[in-house]
Amino acid sequence: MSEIELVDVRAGYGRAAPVLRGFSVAVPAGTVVCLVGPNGAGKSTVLKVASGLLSPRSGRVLVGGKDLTGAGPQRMLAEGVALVLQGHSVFREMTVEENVLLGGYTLHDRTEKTRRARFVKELLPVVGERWNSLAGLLSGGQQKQVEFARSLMVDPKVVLLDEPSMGLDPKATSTIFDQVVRMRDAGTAVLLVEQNARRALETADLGCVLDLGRVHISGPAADLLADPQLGELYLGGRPAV
Ligand SMILES: Nc1ncnc2c1ncn2[C@@H]1O[C@H](COP(=O)(O)OP(=O)(O)OP(=O)(O)O)[C@@H](O)[C@H]1O
Repeated sequence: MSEIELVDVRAGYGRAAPVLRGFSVAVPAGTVVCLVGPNGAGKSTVLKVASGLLSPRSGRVLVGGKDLTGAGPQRMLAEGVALVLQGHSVFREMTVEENVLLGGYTLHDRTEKTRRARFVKELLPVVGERWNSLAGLLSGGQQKQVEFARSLMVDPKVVLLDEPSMGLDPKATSTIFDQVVRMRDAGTAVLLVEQNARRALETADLGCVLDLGRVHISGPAADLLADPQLGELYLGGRPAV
C-alpha cells in the first residue's frame, strides 16, 4: 500500500484555470519518488495538495489508504505527512537543538521526544555535531539537514521535499541526496520535487514527469533517465551513455 497517493487531482489557485488537471501519483512505502517537470508545471502545487495546504477541487488524497481529501496541514502532519519547504526555514537565532525540537511540538511524551531526537542526530550526524550551535551559523547544506531532522521528529510515514538542493553547491547537493537515501533506508518514504532533475532521478526509485497538469510519464527512475526523448525535453540534454 502507498504511504500517500493523489488520485486524479484537479487543483489550482482562485478563479484561475487549474494547475493540476487529473494528476495522480503514488508513493509506496520504502521508496523515493521524484517529481520533475518544466518551470511552472505545478510541482510545488502537488506538494501543497499532498500536505493539506491546498484543497483539491476534485480527486482524492489517500494516506496509508485512508481518504484525507480536504484535510488541513495539521491533520496531514498528525497522519504522518511532513513537508520541508523550498528555501531555508530554520530559525537562525535559535540553536540547532531548538530548531529540531520544534518539529516535535505535537509530541507530548517526553521519552518519545528524547528518543526521536537521538534518532535524528544519529541519522544526520552533522545535526548532532552542531546541536548547540546557532542554526544561522551553519552552511546552507547543513541548515537543510536541520530542516530534515525537524521534519523527522514526528516519525512521519512520508516526507515531502520541495527542491532541497536549491542554492547549494554540488558537494552540498550530493550530501543532501545521500541523506535522502538514508531517510528512505531508515523507513521514511520521500516525495521529492527537484529542478536538478537528472541528479534527483539518480537518487530516486521511481520518477514522475509532470507536464501540462498531468503525468506525462512515470516509472522506475532508471528507465526515465535512459529515455532519450525525456533527456532532451526535461533533463537538459541527452542521457549519459
Ligand atoms: N499562491 C499562488 N497563487 C496563484 N498562482 C500560483 C500560486 N502558486 C503557484 N501559482 C501558479 O501555479 C503554477 C504552478 O506553480 P508551481 O509553483 O506549482 O510550479 P513548479 O512546477 O513548482 O514551478 P518551479 O519549477 O518554477 O518551482 C504557476 O503558473 C504559478 O504561477
